[in-house]
Amino acid sequence: MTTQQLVAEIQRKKSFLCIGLDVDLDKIPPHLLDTEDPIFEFNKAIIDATHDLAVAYKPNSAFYEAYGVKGWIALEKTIDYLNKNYPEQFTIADAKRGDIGNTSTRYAKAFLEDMNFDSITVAPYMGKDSVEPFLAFQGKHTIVLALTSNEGAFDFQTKEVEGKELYKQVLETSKNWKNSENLMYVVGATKADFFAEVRSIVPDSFLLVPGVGAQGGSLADVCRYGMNDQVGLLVNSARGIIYASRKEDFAEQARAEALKLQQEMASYLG
Ligand SMILES: O=C(O)c1cc(=O)[nH]c(=O)n1[C@@H]1O[C@H](COP(=O)(O)O)[C@@H](O)[C@H]1O
Repeated sequence: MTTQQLVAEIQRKKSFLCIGLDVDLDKIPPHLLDTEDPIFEFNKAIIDATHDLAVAYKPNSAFYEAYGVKGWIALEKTIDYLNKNYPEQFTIADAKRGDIGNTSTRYAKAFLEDMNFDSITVAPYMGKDSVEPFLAFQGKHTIVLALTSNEGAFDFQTKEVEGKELYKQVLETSKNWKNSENLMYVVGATKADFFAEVRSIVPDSFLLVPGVGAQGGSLADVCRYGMNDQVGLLVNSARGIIYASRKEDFAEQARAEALKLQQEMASYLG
């Protein structure tokens, strides 16, 4: 999916909501555990109930890898279901990969080609030659961790390197990498104070913003400081939406939570 198509979907739905599909079998409704593939059944119900309110879905691979082969199959079924039934959705493999170039190429192939996600999250720690293999995939997007939502973001990302915070070095340096037009960045919703600085370096880039909902980030602040004239934001919530209820009505309740966020987003879109 191109950035222009994503922007058009955002305008059409008045939403820049990304729903995190972080499935934990201890948290899903117990009645689903009797089905053949509870992870997929859960995702399918959540997607069917929320697709008109969201423009993106982000399964985090950890929640699938944790269940071995069964989890991996459920992830494949989920991305296939999205691509087949809701091709207008922007899909994010939240895998946080990145390795020497030869290895990154294989990660990129697995997620962007074989599974056919629109994008993947990538850690920039190993530098240019670890990220460029992802950027080489045309029509796909590489979402680099810039300033993450967790407390540990202050351990390295805000420390100065040659007089400038590391996350700023990441933003500035990556702009010069090959195919950098395919870059997006992760900036946590809990770091609203930093959005103006981020925007001064990457005014036009899309930002994936996790951390509203369970982590307590403010959607209002993210929009105030992070939105650009193309919107430029995908705001993710996982637990705050998908675990709204453990009863039979779980998908309806997830929809109700998604609707609250979408309505707030619509108010900021004007
Ligand atoms: O890359 C991410 O999506 C990510 C980056 C970050 O800085 N913080 C962050 O929470 N995430 C992911 O976003 C999701 C947040 O989930 P909730 O806190 O349940 O809404 C999880 O899948 C996290 O792994």
